[in-house]
Amino acid sequence: MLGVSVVPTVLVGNKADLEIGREVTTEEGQKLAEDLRCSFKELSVAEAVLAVEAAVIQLIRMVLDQQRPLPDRRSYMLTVRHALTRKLTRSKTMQW
Ligand SMILES: Nc1nc2c(ncn2[C@@H]2O[C@H](COP(=O)(O)OP(=O)(O)OP(=O)(O)O)[C@@H](O)[C@H]2O)c(=O)[nH]1
Repeated sequence: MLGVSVVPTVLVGNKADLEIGREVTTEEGQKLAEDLRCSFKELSVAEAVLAVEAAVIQLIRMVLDQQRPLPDRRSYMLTVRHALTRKLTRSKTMQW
């Protein structure tokens, strides 16, 4: 899709603490997320309300990441690559 960006999406299933009466399996949720090309989380508001915050933070990160200009993303990836290469080189040296 030229010129159309993918909308960052997190598919969230609530009430993960309730196995009895469950209507959608984790696998079905994961498969749907794959089909929709989005992220997937299962959580229980009753048990851990902070998990909702984590899902929202993940979504915000995805939006910010998408908005970051491409050169920025490239230079970030290059920085990560250099750091990994340096780490790998060092660990190889240590084996000798
Ligand atoms: N066990 C459990 N109960 C929950 C959870 N989240 C919400 N509930 C309960 O589910 C009921 C419905 O919650 P609502 O917030 O009204 O949700 P709703 O979308 O209006 O209704 P439903 O589609 O039936 O969930 C309430 O009694 C909540 O306390 C959860 O994670 N675990």
